[in-house]
Amino acid sequence: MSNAHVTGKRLSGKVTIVTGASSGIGEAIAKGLASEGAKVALAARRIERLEDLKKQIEGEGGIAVCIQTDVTKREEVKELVRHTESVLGPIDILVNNAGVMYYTMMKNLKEDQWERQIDLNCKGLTNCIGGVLDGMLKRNSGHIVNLSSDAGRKGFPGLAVYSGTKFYVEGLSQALRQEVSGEGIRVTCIQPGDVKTELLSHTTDTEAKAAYDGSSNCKILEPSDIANAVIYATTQPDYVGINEILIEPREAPV
Ligand SMILES: NC(=O)C1=CN([C@@H]2O[C@H](COP(=O)(O)OP(=O)(O)OC[C@H]3O[C@@H](n4cnc5c(N)ncnc54)[C@H](OP(=O)(O)O)[C@@H]3O)[C@@H](O)[C@H]2O)C=CC1
Ligand SMILES: CC(=O)[C@H](N)C(=O)O
Repeated sequence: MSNAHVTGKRLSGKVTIVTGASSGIGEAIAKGLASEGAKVALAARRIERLEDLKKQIEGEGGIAVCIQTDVTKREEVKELVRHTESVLGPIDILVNNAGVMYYTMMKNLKEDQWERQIDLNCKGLTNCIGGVLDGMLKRNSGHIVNLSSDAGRKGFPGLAVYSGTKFYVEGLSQALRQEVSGEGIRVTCIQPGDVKTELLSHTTDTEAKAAYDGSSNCKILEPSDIANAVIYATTQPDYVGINEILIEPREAPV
């Protein structure tokens, strides 16, 4: 008899890593998965925020551990996986959520910001897949959920490098999905439009933001809307693969 049958929770006992769990979408996903019974490893750099979230999850009867991790550092990702497995068990679900976005015009040459987006959104996400893939293949089971963006389907002006990083997420996910679909592993891309989080707060290129950020023009998404999409993808029967979910403010379609 499965744990889900006993508890009535759809992800009961599933071991999950959520990167970027210290704010915004990652925090909401971690809470959402925990409320469905998943045991959640919370990863990010700001450990105090992770500790607060762990307390909230435990206060509602859930199970969580905090593991301070910079996902751009391969050794720290290996430790994240090792620690999660030793405390919670083999990893069933990886939510690759950590990411950063800067509005910048290419002509303004914000090279450090280009590099940071590539390091985190591309290399960090790849490091995390590298950390869990071998175990998932050995167990013939697993689900990798990648936070892409509507900017992974269309290049947005003012977000050229960011859009490029999210096209990378899409390309990697499409190829990986075909490599592992016969091995019991699912790969899902979540493609949100504007969501109310701290993501915009990192931008310093005021020219690009003034020209292209339209997030104040309509009611944008809440982090919980994205958490609901992740729960939907991860609670389907084993033979179902939810490959992509494009989720946007109704008034701002791509
Ligand atoms: N908000 C939006 O409109 C949209 C967001 N997305 C995507 O959703 C994801 C989450 O973004 P969102 O919640 O909005 O933004 P936030 O800025 O609120 O969250 C970003 C998270 O990434 C973490 N992070 C940053 N650097 C690192 C690092 N080196 N190692 C580990 N974690 C890191 C941060 O934690 P810490 O600083 O503690 O390390 C934080 O928890 C991103 O991938 C983003 O591209 C996609 C479409 C729309
Ligand atoms: C194109 C976008 O700004 C998108 N909402 C994102 O933040 O990824």
